Amino acid sequence: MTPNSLREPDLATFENPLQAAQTLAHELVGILAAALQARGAATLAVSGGRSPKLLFDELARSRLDWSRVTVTLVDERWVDPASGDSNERLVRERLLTRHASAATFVPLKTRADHPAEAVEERSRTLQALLAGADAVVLGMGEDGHTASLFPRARGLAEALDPAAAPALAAIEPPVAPHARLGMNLAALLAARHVALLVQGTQKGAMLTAEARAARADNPLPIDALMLHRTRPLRMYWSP
Ligand SMILES: O=C(O)[C@H](O)[C@@H](O)[C@H](O)[C@H](O)COP(=O)(O)O
Repeated sequence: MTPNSLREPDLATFENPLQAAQTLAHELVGILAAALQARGAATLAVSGGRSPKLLFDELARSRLDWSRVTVTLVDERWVDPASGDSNERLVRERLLTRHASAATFVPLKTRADHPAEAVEERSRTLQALLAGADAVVLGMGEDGHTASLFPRARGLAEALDPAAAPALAAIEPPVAPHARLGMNLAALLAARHVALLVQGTQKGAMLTAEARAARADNPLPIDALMLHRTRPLRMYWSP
C-alpha cells in the first residue's frame, strides 16, 4: 500500500442532495469559467444514473458562456438514445436546457451494434477532451464501480491501466444491464478536476479511509481512481 491510497480525498458532506448539487454546480461553473478565460473553451464530462439529476438542473440554470462549452458523457449504456436507460437522454432532458442549451453535446452512442465497434472513432472524436477534460463528474455504484468501470467486467484490466493512453473503452458489466462505452481510468485521471457525487449511507461508508484500507489487497475500481489520482478529486456526499 502506498501512502497515496490512504490519503482522504477532499470530502465535503451535505445535509441533503440538493445542497450537494447546488455547491457542486457553483464550483463547476467557476472551473468552467476559469477554463474559458484561460483557453477560450471548456470541457465537461458527466455521468448518468440517478445521482446527478439535481446537479444537472442547477447547471442548466447557471449563467455561463455555454456556447463555448463542450459536454460529453463519462459513460453510456448501449441503448437507443430515446430509451429511458440512455444517459444521453438524461443529459439532453436535464442538463442541456435553459442556459446550458447553448453547449455543444458530443454523444458516445453511435449506430454501431456494439460499443467495441465505436471505441476507435469516438475516442478520436473526443481525443482532446479525453486527454484533459476541465471537469469530470462521477458517480459510484454500491459494487464500487465508477463510470462504467465495473468490478469483474470483461476488459476491466485494460481499462484500469493508469499508464494506458486516455481513451474510451467498451465494457460488458457482469451484472448491470447493457454493454457500455466509457472513459478509461487514464482519461478520468487526466481530467483537471474530478468530482465524485454520492448519496446514501452505504456508499459513504465505502469511501472512508478505513473501508478502503480494509480492501487494499482486493481494490475496487473506485479505489483505483483514488490510488492513482494526481489531480484534485473532490467528493460530495449527502445522505
Ligand atoms: O451510466 C451509469 O450507470 C453511470 O454513469 C454510473 O457509473 C453511475 O454513476 C453509478 O452507477 C451510480 O448510479 P446512481 O447515481 O444511479 O446511483
